[in-house]
Amino acid sequence: MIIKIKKLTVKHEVEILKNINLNIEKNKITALVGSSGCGKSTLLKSINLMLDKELHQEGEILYLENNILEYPKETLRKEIGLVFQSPTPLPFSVYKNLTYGYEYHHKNIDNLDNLVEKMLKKIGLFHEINDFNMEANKLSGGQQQRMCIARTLMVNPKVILLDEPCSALDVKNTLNIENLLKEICHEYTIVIVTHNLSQARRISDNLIYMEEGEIIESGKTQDVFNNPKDERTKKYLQLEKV
Ligand SMILES: Nc1ncnc2c1ncn2[C@@H]1O[C@H](COP(=O)(O)OP(=O)(O)OP(=O)(O)O)[C@@H](O)[C@H]1O
Repeated sequence: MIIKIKKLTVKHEVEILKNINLNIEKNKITALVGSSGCGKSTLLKSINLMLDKELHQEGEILYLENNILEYPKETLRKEIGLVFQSPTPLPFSVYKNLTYGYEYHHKNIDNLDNLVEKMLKKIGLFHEINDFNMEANKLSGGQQQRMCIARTLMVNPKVILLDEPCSALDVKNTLNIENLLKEICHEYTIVIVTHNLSQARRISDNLIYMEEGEIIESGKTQDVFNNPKDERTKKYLQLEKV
């Protein structure tokens, strides 16, 4: 287990996450599903030390057996990357978007062009754009989102957290991202929040179903879909067909 969450509670005036106990399996895709407002994004943010300041957290999150609070924030975020719902290109060229974080983390920079090329090939952008010096915000939404994933991969994280990465994308771009995640999942641990239950079924190895800040059920995706143990999970997963 690469991440272990123990008795995690996050509260403001009310509890947003309630006594979350969870293990994230290494080099697998874990999908986090549940109704709007159940706490999925809050859970992702807490793993990445990105919780809003006004929120109070109890319990612990271990990354590689160490409490995440023991890591300098930059180190932890290099190891655990977060990709947001909408693409977040920096106001630079595609090339600089990819190299920005890398240059921050590395002193000896050799073969950066090769690395950029390798990464763009990995995410399927290399043959789609002619000029890497073009402004990143000129890319289509789907291309921007893939570029943001590449930017995260550039700093060589071990874990990638994705918060509804396909919600702004059409079917073709959604499938592009899904294929990409399936291709890279042997090298990375992936946790994805999605409202798309068919997507969760297609790409994830493990599934977590949340309701009102609690984990109702978790397990192997196929098992949870085929044989949900809790009535609430069963009812929610039936929405896949709606
Ligand atoms: N900084 C904050 N202050 C107060 N309440 C917050 C804060 N951040 C989140 N919340 C509340 O916590 C709850 C969970 O929010 P969260 O964004 O984690 O849900 P979610 O499951 O990701 O929802 P969605 O699927 O709509 O993105 C919501 O009721 C939200 O209003």
